Amino acid sequence: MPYEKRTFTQDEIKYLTLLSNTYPTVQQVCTELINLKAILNLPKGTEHFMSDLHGEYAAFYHILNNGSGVIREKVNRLFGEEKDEQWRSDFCTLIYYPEQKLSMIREEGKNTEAWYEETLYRLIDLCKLLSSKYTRQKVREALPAEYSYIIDELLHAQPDEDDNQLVYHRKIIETIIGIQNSDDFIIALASLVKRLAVDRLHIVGDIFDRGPRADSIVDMLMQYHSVDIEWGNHDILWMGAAAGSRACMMTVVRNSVAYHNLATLENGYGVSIRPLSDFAGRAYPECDSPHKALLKAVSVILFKLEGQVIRRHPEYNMDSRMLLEQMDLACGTVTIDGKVYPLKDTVFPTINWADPYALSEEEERIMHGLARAFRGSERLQRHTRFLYERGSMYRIYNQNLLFHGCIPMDENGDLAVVTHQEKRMRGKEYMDYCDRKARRAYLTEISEEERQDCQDFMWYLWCGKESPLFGRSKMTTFERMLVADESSWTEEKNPYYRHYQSEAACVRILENFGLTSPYSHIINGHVPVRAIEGESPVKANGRLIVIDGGFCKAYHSRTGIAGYTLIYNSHGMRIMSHQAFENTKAAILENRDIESSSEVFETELSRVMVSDTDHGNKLSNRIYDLTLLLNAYRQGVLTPKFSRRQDISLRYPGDEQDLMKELRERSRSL
Ligand SMILES: O=P(O)(O)OC[C@H]1O[C@](O)(COP(=O)(O)O)[C@@H](O)[C@@H]1O
Ligand SMILES: [Mn+2]
Repeated sequence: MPYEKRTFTQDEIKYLTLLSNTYPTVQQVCTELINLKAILNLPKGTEHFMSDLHGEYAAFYHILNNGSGVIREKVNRLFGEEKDEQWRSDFCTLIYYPEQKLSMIREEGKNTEAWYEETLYRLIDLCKLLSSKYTRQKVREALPAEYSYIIDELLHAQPDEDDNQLVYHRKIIETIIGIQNSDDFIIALASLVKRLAVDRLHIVGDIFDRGPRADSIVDMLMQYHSVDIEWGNHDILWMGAAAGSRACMMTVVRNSVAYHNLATLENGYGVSIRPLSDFAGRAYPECDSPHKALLKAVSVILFKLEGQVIRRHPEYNMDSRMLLEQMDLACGTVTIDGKVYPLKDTVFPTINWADPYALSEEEERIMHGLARAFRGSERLQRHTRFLYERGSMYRIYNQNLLFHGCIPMDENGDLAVVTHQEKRMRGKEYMDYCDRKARRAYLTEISEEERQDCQDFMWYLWCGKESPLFGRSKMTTFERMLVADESSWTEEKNPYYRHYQSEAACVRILENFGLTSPYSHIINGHVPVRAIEGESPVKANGRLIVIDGGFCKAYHSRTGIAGYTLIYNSHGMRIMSHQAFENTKAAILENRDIESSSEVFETELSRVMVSDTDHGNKLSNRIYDLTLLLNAYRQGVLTPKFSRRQDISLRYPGDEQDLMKELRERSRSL
């Protein structure tokens, strides 16, 4: 025990000496110990999990603004009896979109002093409620610097005999209104509300593709106060493209063309596909629209590039996906896995049948230009660095295991053994391997050969047979485009997606990742939950949650909802299912919120405290170290510096504000 008389090892003394630089006095050690122990006894912060955003930036922006529906819940709880629905909706919209709502209120002439006063008081009430589970220090750090002192004062009223505090607070509010600073102050409070509502955001993959502006989502995430990302197959695809993989680049282009969504690529990242569309028009005059020609040109180049990757990597075991050589144009058929299907299109003028996977001269020139554009896009590269920095193949956070797709399993529900580069791997070991390879793909200081290999692997992670991000036997893009018989389109899901219904299988995965707590969960996205057919996102007796609810508009009809947020706070876990978002304009002008309904599926027996979290673990370690340091000071093993009481006027030579604050605090503690 640290407090007992004990001997210290040389290593301990070395470490404690370093630590004593930060805590040189006994008082400093004690203060920090008191702080840390207090933090451990606060309820854990709220985590939000979302996945499969697929470029739906307006809906995502709204969900960030409304805290996945939690802000409205709090507003209803706080003011439900006192205020009518109209007031509460106006108030919520003001929090979600303060600048816009304020300008509406000004235009409508509703910006009276009484309105400001009421609004400011109510916002402070809400902030008080939301901040109650955080330390004062943490709340202070969340405040915009220019208002930090005032908001801090307003949030921490202490009752006293003569209502001094009340008067003092009223004075502050009066002054804010009097000097016409209230708009800025409201904006600051609104951002504080949003920040306090979510302590940590987890994005469980697939930010990119399909929807309009994934780049705007990345911008928002880059500004967000606390976020991690578990890469989805679509994210890894864009990262692979940014890293230089030609197959990834062409897939990115193909997805953008197929979804009529060139804005992200062209406007967002400055990658022009003009040379491609010019070429497509010339190469495929038989197509009856420029779009069809473009899609065809892109697809043919893609199938060639994919063939090149597969040829370089027999170990990918994907030879059966080399379909260009399986086409028999004279008969108008293609042979896929031994079965012959009629082709919808037999005109392929750019394919050289001696080597169907070689790019034509013109295709090569276009590819070269594209590669330069991807590499040279400053914004894409900045976003990619962010995805690397905050992202990973999987994450363990507060005893939960987060990943986008699957952990490959075999038919029996055991972790599948996967062989790459003569390494046999399963579960966590395989995920770590994929993570390392993905990171190396973006390094510049590796050999040309290794870079090619790692970049190819990025493409493999997108659609490979045993990719944990993809989790399907094959990606049938070729079939979906060129074969009418839909039986050929089937993509068989990895056995994981059957076994994840079983608690025992989930426990096996969790244990493989070192998670043995009965409160550990797997959280994944990737496969849209068909809520419309009664499918539940919660599987395996609550051990696994699939949170792909279909933010992507194109999937709404399949899922019946428009996205999920999983919320894990000190009371337990619940799922919010969100209804479709109209648009930002309606949200501001008509207070149209996303309607969200909540389903609690796990209630903790006792409240989860910071001490139960990963962060709490770190704090406990710190507490142990500091207790040891205190002991070393008290036993004379190390010599503390003496703390001297300082004269106030010496400490605060010029700043009267701070002096007043200090005096006030002292008189309060007397
Ligand atoms: O729905 P679309 O755009 O036709 O795309 C289908 C393709 O997308 C995929 O579903 C992959 O995307 P997800 O990761 O979003 O599932 C492929 O399996 C499939 O071939
Ligand atoms: Mn996916």
